[in-house]
Parts: sequence; structure tokens; C-alpha cells
Amino acid sequence: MDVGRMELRGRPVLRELRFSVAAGERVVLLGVNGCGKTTLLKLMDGLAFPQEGAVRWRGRALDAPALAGAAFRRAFRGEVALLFQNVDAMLFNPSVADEIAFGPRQLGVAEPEVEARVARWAGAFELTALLERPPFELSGGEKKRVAMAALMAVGPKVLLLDEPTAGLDPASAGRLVDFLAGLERVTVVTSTHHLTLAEELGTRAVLLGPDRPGVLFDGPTAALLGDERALVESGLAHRHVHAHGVEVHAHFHVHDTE
Ligand SMILES: Nc1ncnc2c1ncn2[C@@H]1O[C@H](COP(=O)(O)OP(=O)(O)OP(=O)(O)O)[C@@H](O)[C@H]1O
Repeated sequence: MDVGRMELRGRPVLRELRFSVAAGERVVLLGVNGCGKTTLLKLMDGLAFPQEGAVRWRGRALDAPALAGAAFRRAFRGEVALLFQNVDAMLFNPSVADEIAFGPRQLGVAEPEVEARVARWAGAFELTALLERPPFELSGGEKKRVAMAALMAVGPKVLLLDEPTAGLDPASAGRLVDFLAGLERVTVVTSTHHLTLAEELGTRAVLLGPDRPGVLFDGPTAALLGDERALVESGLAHRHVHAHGVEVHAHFHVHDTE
């Protein structure tokens, strides 16, 4: 993507942002609240478009005219799936089973195969006992698992995950991280502001700054975690200064709370 300028309601959100993701990469997208992670994932999912610049998918412009074409839209939506930060925005079917079946049905998958996918992904995300329940009455963590199962049922090659572990208990977050780590031949771009999960979520880290344009860091996640300057500049870590009597010392501190 090559985004010169992205505004929402006249407010600049992203500027001078250039990077690309290769097939099979695991990228963790990091930055403080409001730095533009969600907006970036929406750009990559063709749900928003920059005022200046372009987003490309397989070398083709991902813009409104391209997505208006049925063949392109079908190919793109069949390959690229976005997990919304607020999963309530994704769940609208009367039952969990219908929710998981929705994507494959939209893509014209035959009914016996739809049913097989529902069973497979309900099993993978421990939803089998919940298949007849309406999604809106589930817990936050259960809803997130339903949304993940619904995405996986489409058989995406690219997963865009917006804070997938937010609101999950530690065991559920761990199971999701393990699930993602076990996926083969899937490109995964995951946003988080949890540095403790960054290395598990992506071997490559892309760090957005709080208000300066461009990418503050793009490289191996392990290298970012050792780059105190970039972490402090991004706002994901800061220096505490303490006075103990006459002695003053500063130490590096990573923010990692929900
Ligand atoms: N629909 C909108 N209209 C106007 N401004 C918006 C809109 N959506 C987002 N913004 C603004 O764009 C900026 C980036 O928002 P975005 O949701 O992409 O950040 P984020 O990095 O995902 O934050 P968080 O970690 O809090 O989820 C914020 O300042 C936000 O207020």
C-alpha cells in the first residue's frame, strides 16, 4: 500500500504510509490507541479508501470501481477476511450456525459443504454446544470465537485481525495465538497494543507512531522489542523517573494493559 493521505471526516488519520505484505507473512501491527491501526486494516480490507495514494491487492488497485466488479469482489472477499475490533458489528444472524454458514453461502458454496464447514469450524473454536444460540446473547469471548469461525469458514488466504485477543481471558487468548501460529499458507496481519503478545502474533512488526507520518519501525518483532527509542517514540513504552531520597533513576517501562 502506498497511502499519501487518509482522512476521516476531514481529520487526517494516516499519512505517508508505505509498506507491502508478502504471501504467508505474519505481521503484527502495533501502535497506541488512535494511531490508525483499525483504519489501516480497513484500507487493506477495501472498506475505506485513501484520499491520496493507493492500496493494491495482487498488483491491482483495491478501490471502489474495482470492488464494484462482481468477479473482483468475489475473488477478493473469498481471499481476504477482516475480524472487526468490535465483533458485534459482524454478528447479525439468528444462530451461531447461520453466522458461520453466512460467508460460504454468500460465496455460492454448495449446502453439504457449507454444513461441513460449520461443523469443522464450530469444532475448532469450541462452539458446537452453542450452534443454535443467537450470537447476540453470547459472552464477549464467545462472540469473538464465533466471528473467527465465521471468517475461517470462508477459507481466507489473508486474515486481517483487529485486536483479536482484546477481551479474551488468558487461556482463550493463548488458544487463539496457538491457532494462528498453526495456520499454514495463510497471511496474517494482526493489530495489537499488547507488546507481550507481539512476538507470538508476528515475526515482522510494523509500528505506527502516535502523530508523526509513516511507519516508525518495520522489521523483525524481536528487534523492535529491543528498540527502546522506537517504543518510547511510539508511546507503547515510556521512561519513569523516580526520586528515592537524593538518588534519581529512570527506568524503561512497557505499557501492557487492556
Ligand atoms: N469514522 C471516523 N470519523 C472520524 N474520525 C475517525 C473515524 N474513525 C476513526 N477516526 C479517527 O482516526 C484515528 C485513528 O483511529 P483508529 O480506529 O484507526 O485507531 P486505532 O489505532 O485502531 O486505535 P485503538 O487502538 O484505540 O483501536 C483516531 O484519531 C480516530 O478518532
